[in-house]
Amino acid sequence: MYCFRKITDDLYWVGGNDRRLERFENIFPIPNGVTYNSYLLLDEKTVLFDTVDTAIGRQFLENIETVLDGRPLNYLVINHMEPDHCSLIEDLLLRHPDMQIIGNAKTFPMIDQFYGMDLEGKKIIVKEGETFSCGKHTLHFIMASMVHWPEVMMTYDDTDKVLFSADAFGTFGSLGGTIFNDEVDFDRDWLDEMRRYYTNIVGKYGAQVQNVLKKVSPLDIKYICALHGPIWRSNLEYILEKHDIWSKYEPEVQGVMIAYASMYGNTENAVDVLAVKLADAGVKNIVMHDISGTHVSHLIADTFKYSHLVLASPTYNAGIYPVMANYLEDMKALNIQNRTVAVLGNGSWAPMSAKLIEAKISEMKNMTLLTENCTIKSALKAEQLDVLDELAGKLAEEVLGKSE
Ligand SMILES: Cc1cc2nc3c(=O)[nH]c(=O)nc-3n(C[C@H](O)[C@H](O)[C@H](O)COP(=O)(O)O)c2cc1C
Repeated sequence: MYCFRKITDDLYWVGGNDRRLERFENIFPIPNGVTYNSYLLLDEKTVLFDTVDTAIGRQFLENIETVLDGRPLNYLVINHMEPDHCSLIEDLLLRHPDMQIIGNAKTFPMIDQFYGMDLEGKKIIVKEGETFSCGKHTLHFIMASMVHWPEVMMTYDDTDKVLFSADAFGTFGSLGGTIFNDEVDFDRDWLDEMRRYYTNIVGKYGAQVQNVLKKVSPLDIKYICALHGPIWRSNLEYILEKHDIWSKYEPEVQGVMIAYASMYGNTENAVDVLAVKLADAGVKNIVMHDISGTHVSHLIADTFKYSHLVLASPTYNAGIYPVMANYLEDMKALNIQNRTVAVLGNGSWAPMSAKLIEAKISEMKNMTLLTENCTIKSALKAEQLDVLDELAGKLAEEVLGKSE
């Protein structure tokens, strides 16, 4: 049975949810599922904005035919060519053979690469700033290259002030009837997952996101229709500001994220002691992760969120404990910058981890190290408590100083 919702007089949400998919991109755990949003505009001409993943193909096709109510689908705008948004192109062409596809110069080679379809006479290639009229509505196109993939663009409907933003402003998580931001408790139920989505999926491309934020900021936007997650129709400055902070790699919260690895509990004990000292010094925003049991995408999300990081790890075969090494690789790959970091190493015969982690941190941009080879040998001793006192004092001074 069809399942869609009206957004404006002329625009319909015709997407759906996949609540069974375990991992987004076969990497990121999504316990709350994911939405694949698609939007259908009924004007003198009918226009669909992006398709969906095959997982919800039947639902999607039924939604479209119901909303079209016998009319042909005239145009498909492809803002993003990732297969979770475009795997139904061929199905649409079979049902609507006269449908034309609107994309940019980079869109069509990708359609050919993925699907090898003959689109002779069906392509409309648009460029930055070009417009397209479908009757009452005029669409204009904003290139957003590398706001995830090179062919990404956004489409702005000048008439109803709707921004179809592709993967930008999206989030993990499925919708349940309440598809608008003002129908959900966003801070409680969505913000953490939006941060995890942004930082892991688009986080590397902060400069490109800044670029596109500058392009859309002069627009009078009333709706943001992303390809995943709720549709924004109020408080738009909130979501724009979050993305501005994340894409500038600025911390969202003055606080300390402690990420530790530990096999036998001694490194864990050392960071527990440090955390108590931080709390005694008045720091409230402390989050603690045993990184062996935490998916790296959560670590990355909190790395973007907090101003100060404590990284603690045993030495492992003369190297960094593998899970910590993997997390550090991800931090670098996702362009993490502008953080203050304290490192705590551990080892029983030739401790190396503190130095090696510090070297990795030094390869990242604009990172400040608060420690230099701060190491415990097997287990924390009473004579090292002064070192932790000093470290907790420094962290507290910075964190509390900056949160005032
Ligand atoms: C497989 C393995 C390799 C290790 N390699 C080193 C090493 O190269 N150098 C060293 O000083 N300690 C090494 N260690 C010892 C641990 O780093 C050390 O015991 C540490 O205190 C463990 O901390 P934990 O109690 O938090 O797990 C190794 C331990 C294991 C299990």
